[in-house]
Amino acid sequence: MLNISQLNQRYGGSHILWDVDMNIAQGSRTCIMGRNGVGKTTLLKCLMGLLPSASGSITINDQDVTKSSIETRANIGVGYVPQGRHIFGQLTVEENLKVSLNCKRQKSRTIPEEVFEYFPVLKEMLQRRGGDLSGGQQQQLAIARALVLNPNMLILDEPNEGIQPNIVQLIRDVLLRLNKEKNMTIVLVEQKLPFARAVGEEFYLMERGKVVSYGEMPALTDELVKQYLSV
Ligand SMILES: Nc1ncnc2c1ncn2[C@@H]1O[C@H](COP(=O)(O)OP(=O)(O)OP(=O)(O)O)[C@@H](O)[C@H]1O
Repeated sequence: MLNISQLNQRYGGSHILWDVDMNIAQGSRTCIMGRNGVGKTTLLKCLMGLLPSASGSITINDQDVTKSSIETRANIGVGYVPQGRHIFGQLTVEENLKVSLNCKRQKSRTIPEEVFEYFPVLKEMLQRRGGDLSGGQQQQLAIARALVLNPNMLILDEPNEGIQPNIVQLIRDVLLRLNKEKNMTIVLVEQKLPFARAVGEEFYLMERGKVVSYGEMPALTDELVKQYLSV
């Protein structure tokens, strides 16, 4: 479903991503891991078309999207939950959710009810301003906003940063449900090992902009953790 081939990215003179190759199958759950600053967010931004790639290619469902806009990627079913949530603080919860509905992929202009089945608290808070929600509520809103378009792949950048444990559990359960009930592909950048192990079936480990190891989650040994994840 998602194929990244020999992807390179530079910020000005700094070479950030080096020949990154990844193959992510439809319906799989993949966790991209690595210490701070290794290039995980940069990779997701390239995937979403928020940053141009210097070379290499990205294909989604056999369609080359390397040079496509974020709108094109959203229209072919890629949902994105950015690091730091990026909720519109002045807009209500309902307005935040409706922002996505302008996308062509969504024919209806109403928020699908199932979004509230995953995150019931949002239904009670429809008229609250995004900026007045707690961090955990904002994170639910950020995920819900991506789900409004009924994506077949959901890309999340550290959804648990600064979130209380019961919401972390809720997010874990929702991701597993989306994968099971809708065969949604989950691509997750995550630093916390227990969460990564609970959600990911496969992992990619990055170090200094390169993929240094990948495989099925049980192959993520203590040795690899020590070498590439421990601080
Ligand atoms: N806008 C930018 N301009 C220049 N360099 C940048 C920019 N954004 C990130 N970098 C650099 O690119 C490298 C990779 O950053 P990136 O945010 O992708 O890493 P990360 O693995 O996601 O880290 P974190 O877990 O802290 O988010 C870092 O060295 C960072 O300093």
